[in-house]
Amino acid sequence: MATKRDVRILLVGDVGVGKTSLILSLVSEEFAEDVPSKAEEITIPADVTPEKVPTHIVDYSAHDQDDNVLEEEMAKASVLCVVYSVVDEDSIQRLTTHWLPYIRRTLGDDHHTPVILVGNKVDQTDYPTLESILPIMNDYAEVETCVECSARTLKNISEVFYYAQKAVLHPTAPVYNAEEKELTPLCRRALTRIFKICDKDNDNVLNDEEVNAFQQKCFNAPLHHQALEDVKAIVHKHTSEGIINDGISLKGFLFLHTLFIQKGRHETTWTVLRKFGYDEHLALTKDFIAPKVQIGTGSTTEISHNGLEFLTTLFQKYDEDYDGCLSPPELKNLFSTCPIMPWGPDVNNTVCTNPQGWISLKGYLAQWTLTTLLDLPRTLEYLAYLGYHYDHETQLTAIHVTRDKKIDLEKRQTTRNVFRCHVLGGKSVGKTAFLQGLLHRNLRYVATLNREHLSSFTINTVQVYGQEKHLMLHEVDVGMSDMLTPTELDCDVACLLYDVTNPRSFEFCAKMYLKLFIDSKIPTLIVACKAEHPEIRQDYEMTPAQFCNHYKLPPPQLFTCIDKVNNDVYVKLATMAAYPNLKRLVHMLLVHQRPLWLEDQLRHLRNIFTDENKLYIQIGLGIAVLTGFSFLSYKLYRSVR
Ligand SMILES: Nc1nc2c(ncn2[C@@H]2O[C@H](COP(=O)(O)OP(=O)(O)OP(=O)(O)O)[C@@H](O)[C@H]2O)c(=O)[nH]1
Ligand SMILES: [Ca+2]
Ligand SMILES: [Ca+2]
Repeated sequence: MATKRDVRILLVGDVGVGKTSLILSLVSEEFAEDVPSKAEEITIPADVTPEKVPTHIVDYSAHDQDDNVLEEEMAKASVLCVVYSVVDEDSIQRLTTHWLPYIRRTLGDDHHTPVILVGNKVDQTDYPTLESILPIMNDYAEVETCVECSARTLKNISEVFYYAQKAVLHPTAPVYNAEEKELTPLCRRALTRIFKICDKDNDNVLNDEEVNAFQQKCFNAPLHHQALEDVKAIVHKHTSEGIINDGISLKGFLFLHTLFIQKGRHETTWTVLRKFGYDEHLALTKDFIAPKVQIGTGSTTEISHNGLEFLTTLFQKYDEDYDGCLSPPELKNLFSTCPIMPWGPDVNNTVCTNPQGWISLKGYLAQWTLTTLLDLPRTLEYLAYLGYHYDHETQLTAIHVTRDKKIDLEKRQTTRNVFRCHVLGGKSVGKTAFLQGLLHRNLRYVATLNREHLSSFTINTVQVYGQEKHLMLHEVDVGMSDMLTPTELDCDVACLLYDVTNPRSFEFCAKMYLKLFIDSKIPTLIVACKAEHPEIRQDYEMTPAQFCNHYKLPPPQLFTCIDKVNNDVYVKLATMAAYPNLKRLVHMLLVHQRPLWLEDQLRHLRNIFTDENKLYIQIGLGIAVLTGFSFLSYKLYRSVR
């Protein structure tokens, strides 16, 4: 079948009804007495057709072609004109006794190829004949329209081909139920989504400014003031509550489109639908919801400034009581332009919420950050549903693809804002509590949560040297004997948990470190959970402190979340993720005297890295240099060499 960018019109019908004459009259604008049995295929270039699409007109003649060829042509056509002669009763009969059933048999009962009934030779009668044809339209839904014409007088000739084009480009069936005289449910849904996107201030009416923005978007021109007033007057006259506060309500908007279609102006509605991404079946096109994007290995995806702005505005639009959180109805409303509600109850335990458990702006943006990192196609798809295109060409501008992490490592600095941390640990060591701690939730609060609504991810912002970064924790379910694939292992920092009250729990950390991380470049932190209890001896050949010292890991971090959760461990993880390869730099720096003005930074570092372990403080120094004073580190680096 021809694509919608290419209309292919096939004329069929009984012998002698005037198919070839019709085509030749259109092309030469005059009637020829002598025509060949079959016209050659004609292509009309896009710029001379009313709808600006290349159009092919194909003739058929039983003299030259058998049924097989005809059926192949039918399958290729985007619209079929069944021609009859208004003065030949037989040819009218044959519409229902032969042609329409034959088309169904050939194309399948539920085919989408529109059919137009063309009554030729009206010059030979003084009576309108359409009456006998109209009932056929009711019996055959695929019949888009009927038109009477004459190849001899050229009456309605261009209309025949215009309607045929229109039937392909602006079909009625998907948008309008002619029997019920109302919009189809799909069309209502699509227009409702469009209305919501255009209703920028979310007051359920389109004010003049909103209407004009909509006009500009769909038709590249605003509506003149008087025209707009006229439209509103029509809506007001025909629908109660079509106009509210001098603006067009959803009801009024739907009425307007019904009116357009009833007046044969389908193209108005279709233009609107197409601008908002719909295809001929009223589904959003693939290009629209899934634009192609290349992500190289080592790169990650984050939300760009444009994306953040869009998502924030959207949040504010639906935060109707301005409390900075989305209540369940507000959240539902925000996603009402999407086919399904994408966020389940687990999201409320993945990101920050208010004490009621409602998602805050910060939590909302964090959830988008998480989706963009883990499942970019989903972010792109939802941006499309949510109307990102209304103000932007493509949702790709909402996304930032980071450079390859390898380059970050080489240059020893990163512009990334989102880091992923794998959290591993044996059974019951406190992984969930550790994940929830990132959301500043203590154990008492976590105990109140429905376990089925917990998530194996949490994400929140963390300050890394004055810069806000997102840290995402992922509880990786891995048994002692499991191996992780390189993709599963892919993270910026690893966190191994043990339980100070369980003597067998450190062994898991040690084994996991030796198996998965020792040869990787992934910085690793060991965390001692439940640290409000005294630490008991671990059944392992080395104590955790010895182990860390031996493998040049930062010493075990004490962590407790029984009451107030201390954020330090998360800051540390994010810092290690952002500056993974400091060890080498550090040693070089230490040979030199520190300039005084680094002292502040250092004090800050010591506060975070409170442990005695020298190496780690050394790493900290490296970080300070890297973040604020990279030119200095360069000089020192030179002088060391
Ligand atoms: N009066 C009148 N005669 C027409 C009109 N259109 C075609 N004819 C005549 O009808 C006859 C058949 O016309 P064609 O164009 O060959 O018909 P066709 O449908 O192509 O026929 P086949 O190729 O045999 O299937 C010719 O004598 C035409 O001159 C018309 O609009 N009015
Ligand atoms: Ca012919
Ligand atoms: Ca509004």
